[in-house]
Amino acid sequence: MNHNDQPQVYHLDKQDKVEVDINVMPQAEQENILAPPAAQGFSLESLGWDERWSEAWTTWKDALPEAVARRFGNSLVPGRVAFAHKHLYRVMGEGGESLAEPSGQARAAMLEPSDWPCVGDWVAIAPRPDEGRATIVGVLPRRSLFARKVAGDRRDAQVVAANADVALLVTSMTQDFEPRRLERYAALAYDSGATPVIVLTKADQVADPAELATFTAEAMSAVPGCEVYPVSAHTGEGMSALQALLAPGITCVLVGSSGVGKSTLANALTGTASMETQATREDGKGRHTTTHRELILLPNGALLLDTPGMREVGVVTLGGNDGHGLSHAFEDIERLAASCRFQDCTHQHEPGCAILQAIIDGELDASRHRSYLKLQREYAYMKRSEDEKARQQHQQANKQRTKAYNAMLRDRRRHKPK
Ligand SMILES: Nc1nc2c(ncn2[C@@H]2O[C@H](COP(=O)(O)OP(=O)(O)OP(=O)(O)O)[C@@H](O)[C@H]2O)c(=O)[nH]1
Ligand SMILES: [Zn+2]
Repeated sequence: MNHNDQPQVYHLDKQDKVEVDINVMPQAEQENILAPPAAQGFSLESLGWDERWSEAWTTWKDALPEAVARRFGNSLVPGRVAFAHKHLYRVMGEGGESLAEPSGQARAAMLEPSDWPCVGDWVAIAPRPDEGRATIVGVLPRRSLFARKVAGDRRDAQVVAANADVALLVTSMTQDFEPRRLERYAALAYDSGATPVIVLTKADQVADPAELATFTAEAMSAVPGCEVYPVSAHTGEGMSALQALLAPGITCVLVGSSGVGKSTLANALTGTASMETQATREDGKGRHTTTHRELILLPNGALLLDTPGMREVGVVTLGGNDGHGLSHAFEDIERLAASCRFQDCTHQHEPGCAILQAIIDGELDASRHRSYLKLQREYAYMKRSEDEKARQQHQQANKQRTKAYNAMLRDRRRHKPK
């Protein structure tokens, strides 16, 4: 790659200096972010736009501060983030695809890491046609959000996928079949705001239809009310039913542990051609540059959000740690708990407890109950960590205020009229 082609810093205008240093990116990401954007436009509907987004857009625009409206108002168009690197984004929209960075004003308003755009977000962009780039002026309020814990002790989360409508909880019908893991993923999906749907993979490995029915029934009782789709990406069995669920404009994500067949399923959903486009390098060395998008338009009109972050274990959701998703995923247990005659029951050893009785009667699986208690403890731990973080931030802010106040007092004393 020609060194002169690598802009180190972009300038929006004199005030809005954007610090995106392409040179510090890994080579593959550099090539990806600099790969020529698609010239053809995308209809907003094909990217998942609907009436609700249209309303959200109007509301968002009406609330713009006057100065921002004056500066960008007429040029603003919606676009959807297909790839993110640091603070540089590939955004798809009616005008095609463009590289975009947030304006200085927009960045000033992004106080938390989760305020920054991420893949799947709908953003308002002001195109800069002469540069072939665009300025991100704001992010539309999200319908759903998946985030991931950042390595180390920090409790901050990194946003990995926004605005998924459906979370496909993937597990295989082999020895890895684990209903307890489905419960965890379902709680996570409910917290994110997406609707969970269970996909049981490798149906070709299950010879006996009765066995297949058992897997399906177990999955259904792990997440009551959740739809279950047994499929085989190898034989195509069950795939058309799953594809019918993924209607045009619906955005889905894949959640599941390693080896259950997520990549194989993603490939089956995308077909091979739409995943990547290849171009031969100009210098004739014949190396391939891959344009990689993490928002993939599926042949049947649905969209797949496929980001590396989604593939990591330990995905968390933001703002959902109030246990809402947990209650949703364990509705049956919560209902039993509500009918328990002891108000402060721990449902662990009290004789006459409704939950323990349901276990004795064989109505509730003991391991499902254990899993519920374990997740409850995890949620409580997360909540405490977040509260602690908020407390520290509050203390820090107080310290700064006191410092500023003292400085002001000193200043006054110095300038006191004698
Ligand atoms: N028999 C059979 N094997 C499958 C099917 N789908 C996936 N596999 C196999 O299962 C293994 C794991 O599949 P992957 O798609 O790589 O699984 P993954 O969930 O993406 O795993 P990670 O990339 O580690 O997260 C591979 O050997 C696949 O060939 C299927 O429908 N039938
Ligand atoms: Zn009880």
